[in-house]
Amino acid sequence: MSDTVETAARTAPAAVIVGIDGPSGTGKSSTSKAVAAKLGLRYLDTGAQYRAITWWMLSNGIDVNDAAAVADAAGKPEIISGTDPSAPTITVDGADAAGPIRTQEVTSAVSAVSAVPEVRTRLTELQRSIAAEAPAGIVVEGRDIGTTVLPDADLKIFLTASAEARAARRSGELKGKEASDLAATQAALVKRDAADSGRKTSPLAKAGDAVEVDTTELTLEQVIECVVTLVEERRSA
Ligand SMILES: Nc1ncnc2c1ncn2[C@@H]1O[C@H](COP(=O)(O)OP(=O)(O)OP(=O)(O)O)[C@@H](O)[C@H]1O
Ligand SMILES: Nc1ccn([C@H]2C[C@H](O)[C@@H](COP(=O)(O)O)O2)c(=O)n1
Repeated sequence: MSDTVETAARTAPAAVIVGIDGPSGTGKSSTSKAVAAKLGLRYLDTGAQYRAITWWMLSNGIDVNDAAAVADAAGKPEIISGTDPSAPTITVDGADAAGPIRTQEVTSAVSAVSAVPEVRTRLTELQRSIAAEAPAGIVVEGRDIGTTVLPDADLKIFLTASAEARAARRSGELKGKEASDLAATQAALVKRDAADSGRKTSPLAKAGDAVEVDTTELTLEQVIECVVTLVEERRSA
């Protein structure tokens, strides 16, 4: 090994794996993307993968409430996630799925599909292989990253926020009539969280060694700064 290569190998920081979990609307995606971009890490939105498989089920006439039918089809779609935090992508069988996975139809069906163990096994394997291939490390966000997907992550964060704050944030993203119905937005969030927390297989849960950050009274910038500091502390420890 030449001196230059040897020095680079000695000084390059080891890959860092960060898992960020929490209920809907707590700021996981916004925080994870920004932290990954600031620290030169890859970024993986596992919720987008659950939405992608749900979209495929709906598009292919599978009854999403028929767990056996969903389980049979779970291995069929090819899901590819692009992990550049400044331009994350998701395709299903080669088609761009970024738009279709955010429809109300998919949002309403995703908890049922993601409760099926065969779906979780398939996506957990995919998520682990993506994390293992990230050269400098990765920020992976979801519901079961710290508990199931990456239990040996270098840093686990669990974001929380009041249901009121989360509904107000989501309402800010919606337009027209949808935006005015804050109570309906809040009810839908709470219902999805209950389904995600109540399922048998790897439910939404805080890992025992996760750092909990309540974002209710924090700006997004404050949350990002807090997580960046925690990652840097772990790296230098
Ligand atoms: N601390 C914060 N203060 C105010 N707004 C925030 C904060 N964090 C995130 N937001 C806003 O809240 C909305 C939801 O954030 P984001 O999509 O990152 O949440 P999430 O936890 O990934 O949600 P989901 O699980 O539903 O995908 C976005 O519009 C985002 O800009
Ligand atoms: N690791 C994960 C990530 C997501 N899900 C499910 C549960 C969510 O309601 C849904 C959509 O996620 P979002 O886009 O809101 O982050 O996907 C899961 O079960 N496990």
